[in-house]
Amino acid sequence: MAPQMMNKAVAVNGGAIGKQGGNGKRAYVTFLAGDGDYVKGVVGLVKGLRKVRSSYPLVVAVLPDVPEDHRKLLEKQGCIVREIQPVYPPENQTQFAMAYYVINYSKLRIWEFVEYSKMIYLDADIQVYENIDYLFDLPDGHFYAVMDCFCEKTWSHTKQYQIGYCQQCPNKVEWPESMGPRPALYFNAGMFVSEPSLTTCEKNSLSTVRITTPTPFAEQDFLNMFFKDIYKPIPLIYNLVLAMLWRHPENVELHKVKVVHYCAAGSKPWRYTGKEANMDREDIKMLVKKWWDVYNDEALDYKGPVLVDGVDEQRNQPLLAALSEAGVVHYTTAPSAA
Ligand SMILES: O=c1ccn([C@@H]2O[C@H](COP(=O)(O)OP(=O)(O)O)[C@@H](O)[C@H]2O)c(=O)[nH]1
Ligand SMILES: OC[C@H]1O[C@H](O[C@@H]2[C@@H](O)[C@H](O)[C@@H](O)[C@H](O)[C@@H]2O)[C@H](O)[C@@H](O)[C@H]1O
Ligand SMILES: [Mn+2]
Repeated sequence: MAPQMMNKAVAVNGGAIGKQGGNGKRAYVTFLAGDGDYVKGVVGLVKGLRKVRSSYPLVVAVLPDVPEDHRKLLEKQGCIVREIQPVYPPENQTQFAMAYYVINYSKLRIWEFVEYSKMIYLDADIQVYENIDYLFDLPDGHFYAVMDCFCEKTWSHTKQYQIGYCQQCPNKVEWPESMGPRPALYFNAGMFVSEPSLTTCEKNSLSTVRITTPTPFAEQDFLNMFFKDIYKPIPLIYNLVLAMLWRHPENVELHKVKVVHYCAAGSKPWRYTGKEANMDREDIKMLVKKWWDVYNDEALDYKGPVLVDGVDEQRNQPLLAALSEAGVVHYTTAPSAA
């Protein structure tokens, strides 16, 4: 569905598109690695989802190096914390656009979360400012994500950047026929709608990634290659890559944006100093403040029972005891709201 059609469908329905997915459970999923400050991003995200009254839980896929106190903090905020094993690309000499991108391959583990029939993945540096639950109703069998932009210096290794071509404005600098076919539409992997599947995960993506030469945008490049045939662009209101504000302002109507991706250098709200390029812009300052307003809003703190792996530790003790008596090994429920 072309973005403008998607827009119309979303604008007209404002809600479910097509019929509700089966009875399968749905979840927002994010990824957390290390013992650093990205945990603040996850706290902000779960509070943002709560503020927009999302009906679905936030599952946090954590690498083993995420410390216990961070996991407890996230469970106290109503997150479901799931440990995943790292995924490493083959030994390589690749210069990643950011050295730490190598850990992002572990994002590929989330297709193992097959207790969910549909997931919306969100980076921890993303914030949701309007309810997007209706995206779970997008027809199955496709990979939905927002198109990226090639104009930042992080793309200087590519032909697109070198000739000034960007998919956000394909007619400004035409793709020369002499350079072969125009590159396929390329999405930003900070937000996407997909269906967990062990077939996708074990039999395809993880085995493929182990034999695929890594490239500068790590798992984002890999995901674009892997889902190329079923990728469906959705409007940028669902993942505003901040660089769009100064690279393609003509494509951005900021008041309509529902999801903001703080991926531009220096824009992570919890590290923001305002010193990097473009970070002194009024719209950036407004968006960083907007993120902090959610993060600091105590009214958005989780008030429900603390969940361990989605199970209410207090309420379910007797039930858990009975289940283990009956030989039931693992019993999980998930909260209805993030
Ligand atoms: O030290 C890190 C770096 C990255 N991430 C996770 O990996 C995602 C992708 O990294 P990042 O958002 O920094 O990439 P960008 O979108 O800025 O290129 C983050 O949002 C986090 O969810 C993390 O948990 N810890
Ligand atoms: O590991 C690779 C990462 O690549 C992507 O970030 C990039 C990309 O969007 C560029 O287009 C921007 O110029 C750049 O700022 C930004 O950091 C994803 O956001 C992130 O989730 C992750 O996949
Ligand atoms: Mn990001």
